[in-house]
Amino acid sequence: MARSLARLVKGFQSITALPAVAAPACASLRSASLRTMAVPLPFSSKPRDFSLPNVSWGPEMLRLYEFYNNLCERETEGAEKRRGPWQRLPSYNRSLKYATGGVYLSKIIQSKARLFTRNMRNPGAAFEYVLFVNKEEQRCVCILQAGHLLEGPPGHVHGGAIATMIDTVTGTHASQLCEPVMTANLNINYRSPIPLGSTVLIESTLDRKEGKKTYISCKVTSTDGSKLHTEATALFVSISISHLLLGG
Ligand SMILES: CCCCC/C=C\C/C=C\C/C=C\C/C=C\CCCC(=O)SCCNC(=O)CCNC(=O)[C@H](O)C(C)(C)COP(=O)(O)OP(=O)(O)OC[C@H]1O[C@@H](n2cnc3c(N)ncnc32)[C@H](O)[C@@H]1OP(=O)(O)O
Repeated sequence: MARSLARLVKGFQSITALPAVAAPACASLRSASLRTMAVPLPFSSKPRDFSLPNVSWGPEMLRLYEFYNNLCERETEGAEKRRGPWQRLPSYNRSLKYATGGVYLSKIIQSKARLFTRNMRNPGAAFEYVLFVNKEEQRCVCILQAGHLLEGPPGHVHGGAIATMIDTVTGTHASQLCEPVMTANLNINYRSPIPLGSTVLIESTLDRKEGKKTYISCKVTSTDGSKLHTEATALFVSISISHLLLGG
């Protein structure tokens, strides 16, 4: 049990506290895409970072990625570090390889478990997204390109898929502030439908922290900010790792 706990803590750190990194700038985006496009073996020991450009990313997704990536800490040509207010968060499709403490999960489930938003093999088919965090402003921004498998109302994104991304963005944001946490409450107002295939911005801001509780607000808008698609508020409660292991 102690070993399992240690592994789970390590695994949690691997999904939430890995060094956030800036990725290649736009000039080399296409070649970067090609480098990161290689399909990894399912149990590769080197996890694939899914939040890097791939061939499915449209011009708007790439433009915004480049915009925020340029505001991240990065190495200049002289190998010096240039500081920026934003950090790109890497994103992997599995944590259980690293967090095998789920003693109550069967080995089969452990080996097959995948993060919901990262389990589509076809690039561009479902959730294409990248998250950036600004710790000074306590803000998170996610650029989302919603693929064809996320259809709800004809030609538009399913409300559950939107909720999933809001939970992901606010949950990741809360985890950056005080890990580990779980979503206790999520309130969503859908204001205008999101066209399938479009790119939108999901922005989350910290409202307040009260002991174990972290309150976060979130907005989904068009990329120029002119159209409000969705608004949400979320409550995250800090948990102990044993809460997960012992089933709450
Ligand atoms: C390895 C860790 C994994 C955790 C993952 C989480 C984050 C993300 C991590 C990495 C990023 C990667 C990907 C991000 C992707 C997705 C993020 C998704 C996150 C989720 O999708 S996660 C699944 C859905 N989530 C649940 O499955 C939770 C089920 N639930 C429980 O497990 C408990 O219910 C819990 C823990 C919530 C609280 O339990 P507890 O015993 O720790 O705390 P307690 O009940 O004492 O409440 C303490 C204070 O919160 C207030 N409070 C509690 N609940 C409230 C509510 N609903 N409304 C208003 N206030 C509430 C109380 O009133 C009290 O307030 P006060 O202190 O003022 O009295």
